[in-house]
Amino acid sequence: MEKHIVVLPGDGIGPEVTKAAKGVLETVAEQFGHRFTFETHEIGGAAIDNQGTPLPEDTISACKKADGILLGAVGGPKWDSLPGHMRPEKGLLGIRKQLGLFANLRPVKGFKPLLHASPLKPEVVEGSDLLIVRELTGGLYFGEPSERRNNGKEVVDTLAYSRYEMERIVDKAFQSAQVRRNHLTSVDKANVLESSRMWREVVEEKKQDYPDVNVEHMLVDAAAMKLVTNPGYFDVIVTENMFGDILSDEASVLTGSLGMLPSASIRQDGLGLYEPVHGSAPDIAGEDKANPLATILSAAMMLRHSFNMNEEADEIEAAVHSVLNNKYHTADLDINGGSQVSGSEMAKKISEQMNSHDTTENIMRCYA
Ligand SMILES: NC(=O)C1=CN([C@@H]2O[C@H](COP(=O)(O)OP(=O)(O)OC[C@H]3O[C@@H](n4cnc5c(N)ncnc54)[C@H](O)[C@@H]3O)[C@@H](O)[C@H]2O)C=CC1
Ligand SMILES: CC(C)CC(=O)C(=O)O
Ligand SMILES: [Mg+2]
Repeated sequence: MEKHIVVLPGDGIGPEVTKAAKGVLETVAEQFGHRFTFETHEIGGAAIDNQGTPLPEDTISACKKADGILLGAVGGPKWDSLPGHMRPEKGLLGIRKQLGLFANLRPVKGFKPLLHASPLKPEVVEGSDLLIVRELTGGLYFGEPSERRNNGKEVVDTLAYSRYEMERIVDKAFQSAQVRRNHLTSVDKANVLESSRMWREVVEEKKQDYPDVNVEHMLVDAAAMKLVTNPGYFDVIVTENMFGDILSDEASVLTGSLGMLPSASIRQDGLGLYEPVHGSAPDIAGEDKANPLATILSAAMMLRHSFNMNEEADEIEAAVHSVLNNKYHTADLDINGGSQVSGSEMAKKISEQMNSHDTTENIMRCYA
């Protein structure tokens, strides 16, 4: 199959982790006889520096024509003093909005060899396998007005949603639950926020269409607690943009590192932007220390969700498992008696593992 992939490295560790994932995609293409072509474009701080805007027009038009988009991360202290509308993060928010990527799927599943890498007790982490379905193009990150007022003595941000925006993400979450364990937890703050009360109404209406799914409501503060005390309780979590952003970083603790969590930002027709959950990690950028596995696993999600290449995606996930099982890990992970490798070495090991054709283990056994 022929597929055209747009790569948006972005800032900080973004270029390192996207380079790593691109290498693994090239291995997939070789192994399975596909032809993947790549086109790189700027976004975020790099685009501000070179083109004066965090989201250049040519980046948008290339993404619109792509079969799949792979993004690293944006932002960093260099651009922190810019006004809000000029910041690197606006580039990422902008591309999600312009492409209509309303559903952010963040699977949280620990690899077995990393069971002890989490600071949580192994018996708490073991068996956790959840999916956060985060609304991605509405809510506080997009609401207007968002501004300083009264000579800087006041400030306002706006949390706005249309009923339609809620309905489509809630539908997506019910459908995700149907192909998993039929358990949906809708997370909100309905005791305080009007938007959350509408969100609950939408979930209540939609549940009539999915009678096989067991659905419940949970307040976000309680959900945050339960995620680290009883993560095995959850199957699919659906929530609005900011709550999903925060809960997914928290959930990464289950997997041992933020550097392990992949994500897919998708719309109904299958186009997707695939991006690690983490940010640009300026504290380790340029040191070849970053864990590339979140981005490599995001590339596997691209193969599965946008290209319908399930066997190829399985192959990547099995290779990640094998390499971790052989106790190779990057600096963010702690594997007892393991060998620490750099980010680029880790990526090389994944490709080598795939080329060795020794990743025949049942994928179901990869996860804790
Ligand atoms: N999707 C995106 O582009 C995102 C961008 N950001 C931006 O990134 C910048 C830094 O934000 P932070 O709050 O520091 O969040 P961050 O996610 O970049 O880093 C948080 C911590 O996790 C570590 N970390 C993150 N990814 C890692 C990886 N792959 N391997 C090893 N360690 C990893 C970092 O070293 C840091 O200690 C900010 O400018 C922020 O706006 C933050 C989150 C998401
Ligand atoms: C620009 C931010 C909203 C990025 C982020 O933290 C995320 O999407 O997880
Ligand atoms: Mg985030």
